Amino acid sequence: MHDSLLDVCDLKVGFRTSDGYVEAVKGVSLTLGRERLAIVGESGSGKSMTVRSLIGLAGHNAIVSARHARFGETDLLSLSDRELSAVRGHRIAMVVQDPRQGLNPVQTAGRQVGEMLRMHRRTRRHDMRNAVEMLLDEVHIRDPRRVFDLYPHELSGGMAQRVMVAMMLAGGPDILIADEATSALDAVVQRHILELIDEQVRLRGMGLILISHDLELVSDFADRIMVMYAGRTVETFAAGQGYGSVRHPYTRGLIACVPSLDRPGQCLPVLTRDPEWAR
Ligand SMILES: Nc1ncnc2c1ncn2[C@@H]1O[C@H](COP(=O)(O)OP(=O)(O)OP(=O)(O)O)[C@@H](O)[C@H]1O
Repeated sequence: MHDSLLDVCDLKVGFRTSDGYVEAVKGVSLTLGRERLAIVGESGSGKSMTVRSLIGLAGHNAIVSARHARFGETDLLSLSDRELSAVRGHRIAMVVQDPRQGLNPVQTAGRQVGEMLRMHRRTRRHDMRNAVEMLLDEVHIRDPRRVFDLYPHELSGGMAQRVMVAMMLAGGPDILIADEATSALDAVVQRHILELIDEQVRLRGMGLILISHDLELVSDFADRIMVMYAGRTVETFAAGQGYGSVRHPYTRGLIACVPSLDRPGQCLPVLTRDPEWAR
């Protein structure tokens, strides 16, 4: 915690659109050490833009500002495109929702992981196959030798996401961002991928930002939970200590909507909103 990786203050992200200016992130502050921070909130609340804007992935029409956005000693918002691209993957890596979108359909899984290793670790060509197979083994892919030669369409969703995680780990990043990294997978595979990410984050001492709309799922894999609503942080609280300390009515509403096995047949409430929360 004391070893601060990210320190962001008053981050704003807006877009110039044909309908005028849209403010998607309205002054968010956050810090991240070598710990696991989950950002939860409904669709459009600004979760992705909060992190994407920090690594230059907010889009060409985005206007990003902050009082400061420090990654260690580096001011992320003052970096050139080239410098940001060096930070991405190598220092801050992101696993996205649909692994097959992130993978090149005409290259084998092994070659793609190998490319990342070569780019970030300068692995020699003849050591490549071994290094890739070791990395595939680390993400618990059974039979890495066989999987090395498979194309993305030959991988299951869960396997493809493991390959993506391997690619993102190849650069030895300090921070891993998982942006709805398991939403496209079924419930059992979701957990397995989150367990894998969790294991690697602990083993490698990385910081993790876990973005999700599923409060219940991420609570098991986070140290702190930050709740966003309409572009703002409404509340940040420690995970794993129950929800007793939660104050904001939106967060309380989210918690009330989580189904419980102890109360079968229980009618879940509809999440109510107050226009005041967005001001
Ligand atoms: N390029 C863009 N131009 C205009 N508006 C955008 C652009 N990209 C994102 N937005 C808007 O910014 C807001 C925040 O988007 P963001 O992707 O951060 O939401 P999110 O909380 O991550 O939602 P989801 O869970 O659906 O991904 C949304 O209202 C979205 O429509």
